[in-house]
Amino acid sequence: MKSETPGVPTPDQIKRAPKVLLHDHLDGGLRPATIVELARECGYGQLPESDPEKLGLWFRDAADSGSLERYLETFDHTCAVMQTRDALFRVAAECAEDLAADGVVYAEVRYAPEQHLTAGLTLEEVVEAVNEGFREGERRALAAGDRIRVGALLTAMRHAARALEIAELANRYRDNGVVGFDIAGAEAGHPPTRHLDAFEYLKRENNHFTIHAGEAFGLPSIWQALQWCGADRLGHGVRIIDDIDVADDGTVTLGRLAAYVRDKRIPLELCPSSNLQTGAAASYAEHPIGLLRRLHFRATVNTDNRLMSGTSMSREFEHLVDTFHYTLDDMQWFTVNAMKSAFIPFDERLAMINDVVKPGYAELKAEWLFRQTAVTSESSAAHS
Ligand SMILES: O=c1[nH]cnc2c1ncn2[C@@H]1O[C@H](CO)[C@@H](O)[C@H]1O
Ligand SMILES: [Zn+2]
Repeated sequence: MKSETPGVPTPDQIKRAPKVLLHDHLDGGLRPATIVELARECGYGQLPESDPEKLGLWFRDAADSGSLERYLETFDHTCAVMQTRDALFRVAAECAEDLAADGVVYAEVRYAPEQHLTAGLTLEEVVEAVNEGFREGERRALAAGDRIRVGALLTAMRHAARALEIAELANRYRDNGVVGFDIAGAEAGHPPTRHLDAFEYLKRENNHFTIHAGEAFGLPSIWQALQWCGADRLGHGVRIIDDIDVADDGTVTLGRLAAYVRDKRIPLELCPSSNLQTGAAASYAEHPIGLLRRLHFRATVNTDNRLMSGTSMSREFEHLVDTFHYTLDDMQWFTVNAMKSAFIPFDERLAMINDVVKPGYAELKAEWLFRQTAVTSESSAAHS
């Protein structure tokens, strides 16, 4: 039985383990019931289902298309109901609550402010509503006995032309809830170099950013994100596998780009379930995370879109534990990697690692000892 194997986490332990999430979209993580209620409140009549359970399944099915472009179409419905201050506040508060209830202790949650302006909000009002929602969610989590800290990443859409404006917005709110910047959206045909002005601006401001790259499109996209744009992290980055050769005898050879990514400890925000849906990987067993972990890339585990993938941080780890037989030590390794790669200040990252992550795993790792003690004393009681 799993629970008796020292170090191999049970689903319950996976849930209780402190987890760190760097890549999660606010508009990809709504509760289906909330979407239904918000749609009713704002008069949005185009939801494909009105029953929350069916709606949740619809998102999963529609996102299961094997194409990033089709996957992204599902966000029309979530963005449609996130256009008012109250709706943004609610979605952000529930996001923080849901993550905390799943054992996430630190999260960077991203969204594109430019997609929330159709009912007349300004970019600033959007950011403030989401920030207030995250603070509310952190408070609710605390009241429920969970601790979480949530930072926002502001995303610019790569097909649009507002990246510099959004980068400036991120910079303006950097001491106020926003920890960095990102670009997202369809990758093919929309190279990140189109937004160089935004990245150069952020670098001049000593600010942080990640870029969705190497998901639907391969090495050239990763190369541009790093060597032209100067990204601190790679959103997905999973196609770096195309620059790694594994010979029949197991010998591994890294190309120049893969070697650079590993040598420089560039964090990979890997999102296994999302990759299965968009066709970036065929199965968990074939997902490059197994090899990247073995080769000691700075790999992290993420949800991407909890609604579209019907997932959570715990579920992502459950799949990985089932597939690769990861132990609590592996889970801790991914979690420390993520915390090291967060965009908050170094001293805070270190304190999270030393005071929250490591003690949390140490406690879980010790549990099997006590379980055995209980079994032993039961059996000796039976013999006496
Ligand atoms: O996996 C992804 N790849 C690229 N773009 C994405 C992915 N998931 C979500 N978005 C895009 O990011 C926007 C802001 O959150 C979403 O509206 C969606 O269009
Ligand atoms: Zn993403």
